[in-house]
Amino acid sequence: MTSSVTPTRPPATLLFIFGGSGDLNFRKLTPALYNLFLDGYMPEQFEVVGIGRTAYTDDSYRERLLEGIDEFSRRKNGPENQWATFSPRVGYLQMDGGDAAAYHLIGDRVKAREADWGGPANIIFYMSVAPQLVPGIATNLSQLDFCGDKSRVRIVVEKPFGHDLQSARELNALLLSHFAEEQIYRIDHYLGKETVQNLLALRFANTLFEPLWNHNYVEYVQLTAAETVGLEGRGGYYEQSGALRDMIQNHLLQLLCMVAMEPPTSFEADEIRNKKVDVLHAIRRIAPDQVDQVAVRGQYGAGEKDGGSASRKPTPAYRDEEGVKPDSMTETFAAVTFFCDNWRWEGTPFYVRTGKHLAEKSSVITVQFRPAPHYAFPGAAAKSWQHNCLIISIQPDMNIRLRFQAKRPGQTLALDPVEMEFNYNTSFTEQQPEAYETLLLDVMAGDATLFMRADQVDEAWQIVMPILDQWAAQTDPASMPIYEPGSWGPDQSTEMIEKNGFNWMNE
Ligand SMILES: NC(=O)C1=CN([C@@H]2O[C@H](COP(=O)(O)OP(=O)(O)OC[C@H]3O[C@@H](n4cnc5c(N)ncnc54)[C@H](OP(=O)(O)O)[C@@H]3O)[C@@H](O)[C@H]2O)C=CC1
Ligand SMILES: O=C1O[C@H](COP(=O)(O)O)[C@@H](O)[C@H](O)[C@H]1O
Repeated sequence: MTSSVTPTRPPATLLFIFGGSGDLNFRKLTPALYNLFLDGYMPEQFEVVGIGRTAYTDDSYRERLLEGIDEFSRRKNGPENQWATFSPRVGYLQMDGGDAAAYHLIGDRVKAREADWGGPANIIFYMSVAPQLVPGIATNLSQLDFCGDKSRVRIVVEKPFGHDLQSARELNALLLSHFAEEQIYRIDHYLGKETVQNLLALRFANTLFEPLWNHNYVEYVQLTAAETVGLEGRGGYYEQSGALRDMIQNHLLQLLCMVAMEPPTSFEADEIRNKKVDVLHAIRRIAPDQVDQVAVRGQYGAGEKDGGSASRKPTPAYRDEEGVKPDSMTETFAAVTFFCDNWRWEGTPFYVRTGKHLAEKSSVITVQFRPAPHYAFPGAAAKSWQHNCLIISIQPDMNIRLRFQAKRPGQTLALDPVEMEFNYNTSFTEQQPEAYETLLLDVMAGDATLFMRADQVDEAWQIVMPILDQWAAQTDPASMPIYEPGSWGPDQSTEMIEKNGFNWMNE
């Protein structure tokens, strides 16, 4: 998220991707870099070096990456064969990240490129590896003499950032013993999504909504990140994680911050991050004996899902998935009620939910306004006050809808809900960049606004820890609510919100 209207090209950059042979690089990182290149945003001088233990030559590595471009990139290798221009600037280093003696290969590569390019370059280390490898790699990197150079050396750390509060603190402490905070880019890819960044524009570039944006007018806020997919081959990781750690601790709490934060005075990275951390700080801590009142978990059972055609596909229960224990207590669905105890939001609940194998893929924020203080309309018309809301669709639909009531034409005072809609696809002709394009460009440009600072990660863990601890203590497999694949999660989720007189918005 550059603070200038037209981004300038970052300076010369050497990007090392630990985990170059892995899934994330194949599906997301290289396609993102390729699209930045096609859009003219890559530096004039750059090289991307994948690192892994798998044996690849530069050529066989490039061939493998091209498969990823053809399958996952928003722009493929077209008839002009643009890949042929991009790929010579991609290479591979076969090395084990745990082998300290091998790191001279990185030092040699940096020296060679800087000699070619005629001066110092940005050096970026992307940790696209399992989290347990990060401390060792960071420690080995710190022995390279240039690593302390705050002006041009950065380390990007993927999620999950720790497994719990303690491990996150340990990881932060270790990283901070080798790198300065401004060198560390903790990535949360939701923050790179166009529709998420647009929350700042919606709220702070308009006067329209701000007077209403508080507990006086907002009855509640709902944040949903529903997925239709299951584990996608990531059973080993997910079994240790679960929906609360995987989505709520990071992505959904970050979205909540964007909805609830105070107006920033500038778009400086620390100004935005200060305002966001204030929200996390104000979120009410959940007492252990309150967890069951405000948090619900669930796990998908066996069932059938609509495969997008008339046919329905059988799906195994979570406990029958590869890499999952048969009596697993890992939740694939979580819903939590948060309260933000500050002047703006006192008493307004924030209902947050996420899950795998749900009815729809849809990430949506709904801001529900309070009913009008007095209805002069006849009784039946007044019933539809709940239609007074702002619906912000993050993905796959990318739109904002303002729903309000209008008089039905004719000799009647009946009211019907109607919508005004802003839709990205019809309002703009520009293609939407993928989140990783925005975030990688920001790292190269040295803009940390959309990245998590250590204190944000820490606060977010503090918020979810009571729930995690309580759930960890409930070990009877029969106590886990099971939901049907293709549904909206367990009944307990509906009950959690209905007891306050509200409903989930499933659209
Ligand atoms: N995939 C995704 O969609 C997402 C992934 N992430 C995160 O990104 C990170 C990577 O995930 P993903 O790509 O899926 O994982 P993969 O298992 O596909 O890849 C892991 C990578 O780590 C490398 N690796 C493992 N051990 C070593 C070692 N000792 N030295 C050097 N490299 C090593 C592997 O290479 P080799 O075997 O060749 O050594 C491989 O390239 C994880 O932290 C994950 O949580 C985050 C969001 C989404
Ligand atoms: O970080 C993660 O996000 C994805 C969902 O990302 P999206 O951009 O498709 O909404 C989720 O599937 C995965 O489990 C999680 O680790």
